[in-house]
Amino acid sequence: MNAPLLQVKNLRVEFPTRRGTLVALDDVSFDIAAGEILGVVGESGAGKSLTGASIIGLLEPPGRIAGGEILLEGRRIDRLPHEEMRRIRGRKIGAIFQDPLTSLNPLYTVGRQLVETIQTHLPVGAAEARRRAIQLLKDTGIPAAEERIDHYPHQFSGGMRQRVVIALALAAEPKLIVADEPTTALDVSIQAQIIFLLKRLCKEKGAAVMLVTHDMGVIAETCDRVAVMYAGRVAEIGPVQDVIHAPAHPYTVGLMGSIPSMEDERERLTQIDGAMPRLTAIPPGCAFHPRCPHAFERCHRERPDLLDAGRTRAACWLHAARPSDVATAPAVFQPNALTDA
Ligand SMILES: Nc1ncnc2c1ncn2[C@@H]1O[C@H](COP(=O)(O)OP(=O)(O)OP(=O)(O)O)[C@@H](O)[C@H]1O
Repeated sequence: MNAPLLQVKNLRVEFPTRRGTLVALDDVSFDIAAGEILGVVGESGAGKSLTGASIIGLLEPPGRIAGGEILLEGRRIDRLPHEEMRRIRGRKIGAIFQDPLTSLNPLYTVGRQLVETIQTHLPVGAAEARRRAIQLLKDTGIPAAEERIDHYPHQFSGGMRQRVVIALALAAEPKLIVADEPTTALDVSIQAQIIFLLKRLCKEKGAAVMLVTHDMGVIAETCDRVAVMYAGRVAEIGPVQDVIHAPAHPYTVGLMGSIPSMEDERERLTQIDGAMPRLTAIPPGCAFHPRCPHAFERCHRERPDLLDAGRTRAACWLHAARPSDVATAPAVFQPNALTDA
């Protein structure tokens, strides 16, 4: 069997501080298949952005990868020299951030930036690169692309700028796009358009996507699979329909309590009583146990790894219940089968 496009194995990210080491990502593992869209969801501070930054090699010091491996097409990329990682970032992995201006140089026309990216990574001449750049702008729905190509980033609206960033991310025909909250900074009325554009183009061009978002509605309408993160770990991962309609982790059940539609104001994921712990105060055992209505003795003591839980995998002892545990469990867990949103 071919290796998945991306493999993240037991990833651990730490921040050294004066008071000791903060473990921001702890044993994070997942794969992304070629052409697949994986959503990554979870409360603010769960570790979504750090996971994305680790994959694209842009983890900011003092944060560091302290353990685990990241493999692209079976090859390790987490220990590569700066220069080599930069080449991979252009050629194999594209990145889209919240603020389009992070990705664009204000001093150059968008055409120059597209043409440079294309020519850096693909063996094409200047005229062909410009032709491709115009086509990319057309693909992303920029009107009058032949003229707009010679405009500067500030001459575009926020939504149009993010379309340019999508064009730029796709310019070198990468295998994977890491998109971190790509629509959060945009007007609510155009968020859905940009998400659907991203999905359509990546499917057309065969690029896989890791889509980081707070928004379960976006995940539901966009992704093939979803990883739910909590306190620096993957709490649940599985096909999107299964995670949404039959979540196996009590945290996911809480998240699914409300799926806002993409047209609604973005809702923060605050359906569950209590708050996610700070990294300095992660409780022993399962990090979710203080908020969990189903927690039993083992959850206070032992940290669960991802376990088979029907059609998803969930880091929850309810799916490994031993007879002795069940005796102490306050309630039998019923995965919360939700009706269609
Ligand atoms: N420079 C830093 N120093 C110390 N801790 C950090 C630093 N950057 C991030 N962290 C810690 O890592 C945790 C995870 O951060 P991350 O940005 O990945 O969360 P997130 O899930 O993407 O949240 P958000 O949705 O708000 O972007 C944060 O809660 C924070 O405590």
